[in-house]
Amino acid sequence: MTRIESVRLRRILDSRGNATVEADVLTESGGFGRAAAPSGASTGEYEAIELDPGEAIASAREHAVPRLEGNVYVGDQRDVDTTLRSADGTDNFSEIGANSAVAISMAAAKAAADVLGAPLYQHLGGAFRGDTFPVPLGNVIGGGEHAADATAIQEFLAAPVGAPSVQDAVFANAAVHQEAANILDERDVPSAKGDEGAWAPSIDDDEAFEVMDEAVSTVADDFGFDIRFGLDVAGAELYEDGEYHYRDQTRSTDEQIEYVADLVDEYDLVYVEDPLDENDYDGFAELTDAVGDRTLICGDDLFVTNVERLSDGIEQDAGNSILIKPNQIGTLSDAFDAIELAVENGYDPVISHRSGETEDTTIAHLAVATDAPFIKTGSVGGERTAKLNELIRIEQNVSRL
Ligand SMILES: C=C(OP(=O)(O)O)C(=O)O
Ligand SMILES: [Mg+2]
Repeated sequence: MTRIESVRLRRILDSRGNATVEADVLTESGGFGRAAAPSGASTGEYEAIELDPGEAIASAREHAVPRLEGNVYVGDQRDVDTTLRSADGTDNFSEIGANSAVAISMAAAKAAADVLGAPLYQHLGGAFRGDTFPVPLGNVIGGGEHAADATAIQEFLAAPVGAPSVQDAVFANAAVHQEAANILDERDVPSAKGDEGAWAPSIDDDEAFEVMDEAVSTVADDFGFDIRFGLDVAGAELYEDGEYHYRDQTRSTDEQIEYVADLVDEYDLVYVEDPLDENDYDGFAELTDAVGDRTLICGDDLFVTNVERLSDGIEQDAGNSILIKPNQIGTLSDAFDAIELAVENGYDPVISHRSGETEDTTIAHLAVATDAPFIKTGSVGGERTAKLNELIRIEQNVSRL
């Protein structure tokens, strides 16, 4: 085992043109790891705190870096992450910032993998990890907080569940994205792209469902395997004063549950994320009871990758799936704990990017390491394809990752 020799932090650009934190971890034996924090726009109320990157870096340099350098063994991820937590001293990383914490945590894991001469997924998953690969959920049409004047529902996600390989699945999602553009063009609907590279046309959700349904079935016929689709409703962003606000109408909680349940059946949806507000465990439980036998009801803002919030959900049978975003909780160890608790209780973990991203590929490795059934990381755009192409390389077992 080798100790951390130095931790270097800097501001770099993310995909929205904002600053974010990048960390380099060097070990005493010459190992090296680099990672960067992503950043959300439709952030959950209960997420760990992202500080201004300059402040996060200054605070981590003062409080965390001196405790890590020369003291902590890089392969001992729990110790790295416990040290980050105790250096921070708060429950939610409000002192050093979850952005500094997650960048250092992921960079340390990469440095440990480098020392071992193993790919990151192998280091994180161990020698006896399974050999399944995640189905990529590809964002095709979207709006909400990710694009102005577009759909109310935040994400319409292609899900190539029948793809024989990750590579086929990744190409299928890109084809659905292209086909959706063709259909919008035929309908004379102009469209630019939102934060995650999805089309962000000024259409209502009903029309987006029509476009998705057609695009998915055309590409499924072309590719010769089953492609379905799903949603991230981002319900907390629609919820205000006890009602869900869509473009031209509002829905009460009961109406929202009925609406989503009907959509699951009408479009055979394979996945529905955050169908309700982030405080509505009861609503999640009711919807899961109604349709959880035929689709995933996933908590993102509801659970925020947090074992305590997930435990509450498990007790109440709220949802049957959890979105895993390491920066929502601040360290890889915490993300692993959430995945483990989920799997033990029959909840499917879905590893996810953020709307603000970098070229960092850690989540592709995390998904493979933990045998996650799904990964949500866009369908086009350099910061998204960085992860998707890394999945293809991992699947092909290439020698240098
Ligand atoms: C990826 C998402 O968006 P953001 O990063 O803006 O929270 C999401 O809500 O699942
Ligand atoms: Mg979400």
